[in-house]
Parts: sequence; C-alpha cells; structure tokens
Amino acid sequence: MQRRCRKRAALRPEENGRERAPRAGERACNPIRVRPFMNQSSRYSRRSVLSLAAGAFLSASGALLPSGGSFAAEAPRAALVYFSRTGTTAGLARMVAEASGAEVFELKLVDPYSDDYSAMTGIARSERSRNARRELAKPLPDLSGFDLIFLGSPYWWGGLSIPVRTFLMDNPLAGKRVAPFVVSASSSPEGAWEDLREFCPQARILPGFHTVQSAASGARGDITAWVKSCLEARQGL
Ligand SMILES: Cc1cc2nc3c(=O)[nH]c(=O)nc-3n(C[C@H](O)[C@H](O)[C@H](O)COP(=O)(O)O)c2cc1C
Repeated sequence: MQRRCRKRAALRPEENGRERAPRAGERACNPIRVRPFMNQSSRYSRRSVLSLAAGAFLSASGALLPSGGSFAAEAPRAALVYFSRTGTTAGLARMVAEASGAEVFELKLVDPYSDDYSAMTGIARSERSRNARRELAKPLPDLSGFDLIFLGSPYWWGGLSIPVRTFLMDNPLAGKRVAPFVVSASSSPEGAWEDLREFCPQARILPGFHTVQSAASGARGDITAWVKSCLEARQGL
C-alpha cells in the first residue's frame, strides 16, 4: 500500500500542484451488470423447483453455503461513490470497481469548479473553513440497498474534497461499512479519515487506502488487495 505520511502541519495544497487533465475515458466507470437469475425460456423441472425451494428455506434460516458465505453475503451489495476533479480519483475508482464489482456513482456538481487550479483552490479553502456545501447534480446515489460503500475523494486542504463532504452532510451512511480511498499530491491522508469520523459517526469505517497522485496509475496491485480485505471484512460482519 502506498503511504507517504507527513505531519498535519504539512497538510496544505501544493502551490504548483501537480494536477493534470483527465486522460481520455478516465471518467467512464462501468456500473456492475446484474445477470438475470433465469431467462424466460428456462424450463422449470421438478428438480429445479425443489432446489429453489430448498435454497429459499436455507436463505430464510440464515444457513451457510458450503463455501462458507451465507446466501445474503453472496449478493452484490457494494456501491462505489466518488468525486474527481482532474481524473486521478476516477482512475482509482475504476480499479476499485473492477476488483469489487461495486455499482458506481460519480458525484458531479451543479456548478463545477474552474479548470484553473489557482482560480478555484482559494474558493475550496474558504468553503472548507465555513463548512459550506457545494450543490451536487441529481440524481444522487440511492444507497439504501447497499451495506458496503467504497468512497473515493481527492484530498483537499487537509481533508475530504468539498463535494464528498457535501454528499456526507446529507448521507451520513449510518449503519453502513465505509471503505474510503483518497489521493493527495503529497500529504498524509489523516485529515480525510478525521472528516469521515466526523460526518459518519454511525458508520463502520474500514481502514482506508491512500496513494499520492504520482503513484496512482501504478496502484492497481495495492488497491486490489485492499478491496479484497474490505470485501472480507464485509462478510465477517
Ligand atoms: C482545492 C484543492 C486542495 C488540495 N489540497 C491538497 C492538500 O491539502 N494536500 C495535498 O497533498 N494535495 C492537495 N491537493 C491536490 C490533490 O489532492 C491531488 O491533485 C489529487 O490527485 C486530485 O485528485 P483528482 O484528480 O481526482 O481531482 C489539492 C487540490 C485541490 C484542487
């Protein structure tokens, strides 16, 4: 896992931040496709009806499958919510989605920030100091059917980005397991984990993943291992 930790005093944006324009296709995350359980032309033999009935009974009674997972734990109930301004978090989100099969929701702004870093960074800093919101474009993710939420954000001014903070103000993810991943130019991610504890006091926050921007494109191995640990944590609860 990529970690480059500095003291909190160093949690400031890089003046000549090494942001870059998103690469072609970087925002195109693929939502999971759910295969229908059975197609219309399937024939319901007596045997298949019996095994369906047995499955329903075992599921209702919470019995375990031979693999060790319960029927409920087999269902894809992971979602991925992220914001990315210049594409780095989006690239990580794509890796997380591929490793987890999570359904992907990208947060977008009604009034996006300027592409010019120096023009927008002071605005974001002021928003953070005022605990201000930045309105999100609809439709917003409906996470009611999910129990594990991968949450991706760039690191802004010592914490989560304003759009992710805005999302959490309205969606504190109570009762969910939250698996955060954060990318910064150089700072330690501690402020992001602190934000999460503040905004999601009733969520179970799993150990997060952090990388610096310059290492993000090479993080596939580390982030895939992290996703696996989050999925295992989900099954154990
Ligand atoms: C408003 C703003 C504030 C930032 N603050 C920090 C910071 O405190 N520490 C840091 O290391 N990087 C900081 N950065 C750099 C971003 O974390 C970094 O460029 C990140 O990769 C951007 O992710 P994205 O491409 O998904 O938008 C900041 C960037 C912006 C735009």
